[in-house]
Amino acid sequence: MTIRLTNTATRKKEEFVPLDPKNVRMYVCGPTVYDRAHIGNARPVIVFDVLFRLLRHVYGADHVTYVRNFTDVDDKINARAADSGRSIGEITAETTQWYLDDMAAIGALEPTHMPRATAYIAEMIAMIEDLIAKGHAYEAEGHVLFAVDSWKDGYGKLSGRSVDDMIAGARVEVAPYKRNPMDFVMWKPSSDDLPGWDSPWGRGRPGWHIECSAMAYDLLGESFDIHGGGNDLLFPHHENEIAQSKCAGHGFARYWLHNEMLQVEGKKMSKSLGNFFTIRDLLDQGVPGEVIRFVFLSTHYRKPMDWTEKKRKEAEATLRKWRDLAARADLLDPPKPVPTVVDALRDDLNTPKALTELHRLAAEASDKAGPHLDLFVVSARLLGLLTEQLAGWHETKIDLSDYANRLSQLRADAMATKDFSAVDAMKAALSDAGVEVRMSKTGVELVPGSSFDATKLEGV
Ligand SMILES: Nc1ncnc2c1ncn2[C@@H]1O[C@H](COP(=O)(O)OP(=O)(O)OP(=O)(O)O)[C@@H](O)[C@H]1O
Ligand SMILES: [Zn+2]
Repeated sequence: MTIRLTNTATRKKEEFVPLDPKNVRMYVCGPTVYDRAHIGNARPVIVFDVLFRLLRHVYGADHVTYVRNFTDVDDKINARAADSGRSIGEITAETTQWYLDDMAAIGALEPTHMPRATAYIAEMIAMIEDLIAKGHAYEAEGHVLFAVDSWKDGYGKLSGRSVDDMIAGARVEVAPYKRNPMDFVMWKPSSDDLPGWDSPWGRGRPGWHIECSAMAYDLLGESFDIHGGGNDLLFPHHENEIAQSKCAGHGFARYWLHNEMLQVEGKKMSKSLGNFFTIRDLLDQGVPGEVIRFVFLSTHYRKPMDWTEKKRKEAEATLRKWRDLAARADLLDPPKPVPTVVDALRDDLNTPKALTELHRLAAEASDKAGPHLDLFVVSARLLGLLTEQLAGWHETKIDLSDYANRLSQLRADAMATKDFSAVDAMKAALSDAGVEVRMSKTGVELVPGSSFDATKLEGV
């Protein structure tokens, strides 16, 4: 069963052939832990979670190794500590736990390994020493820099830029100790008030890029299958990871996958731009994690997307129906997911198509029940939907009894006065909020429909 993936390195959709089908290996760049994860950060987590699930389905759950790191040493973390008066350790421990909780709430499986950069300093130092020995790096004023001129043929290939173009386009102020303005830092000196480790170049701390090269090497070996992350990391982060690892003699990653950005008014949502809201904000507002997940799956990972209230509502209405349906499945002898859903995912993770298939399966299951129900649920679970981990949220029924009582009373009054205008007005307002009004001799029944919108009930 072949999987096809769009490989940024070749700019083509290619057949995925793992180095070792008994151990398929994937590395994804994780968060820098100094703040809550915003909903943009959920996108790579969900995309690569679906890929992880698909790989486990195809190669077997025990034959896939997925590594996602925590960057817990970074100048943004130092700045946050200085601003807040709290210790770096407190901030990174707290935000790491927040991240784990939030990603569990949107139904992501835990990766096989979640290394923290600060636990791999010795490995980073060893790799930097090796790069110096091989002539790809040099020390200058307590810094160690990667020399891009030492690898002119390879540098810039992933992102499709030449070193000369990069220099022309660079707007950053160039440190005087750099031989080439594009040379990047692998190690830098730390003053006493900053985190630092002893090294051959004095007390210092690593640059961001060497972290991923060293952790991927240690946990996945010289060569591995897939490297993922958002396309904001393509340059310089991934370009620099490649330069370091390849020049150290490693084969490094063979397939590069990049998710497009979640945007706000055409700009990337990001912590540093401050134009974000967090996964926790949404969860606290009562948006279920499963709904967040569904919204992301409805856009292909290679397309930019916005988060909209409309998408949120539609996803919630669909999932309420699907959850009701799934509750009737017995799953005593679970079947395999249906081929059309697997095929959609095998084709470069076409999650929107997989959802269309699930809509069709849901319709079939509600008509025919029986084995169709099990097939529907098992197929949805391949996308991390309708799982036990995310169960429960839809059971909170919407209590409309106060409205029903009031409408009954209005009707009783109207019977006496023969003026039904108040009854009609309330009925119209309820139906505007997506509530179906069923009135009979015995009473009033209010049923929230798929377009139900609680905010519209406020004035009723
Ligand atoms: N708006 C976004 N849409 C999709 N993915 C994103 C978005 N912002 C960040 N990511 C991805 O989230 C992961 C973690 O990134 P990171 O912690 O650097 O977040 P960030 O918001 O970009 O932070 P900062 O602004 O501090 O760089 C990376 O894989 C990155 O590509
Ligand atoms: Zn990385």
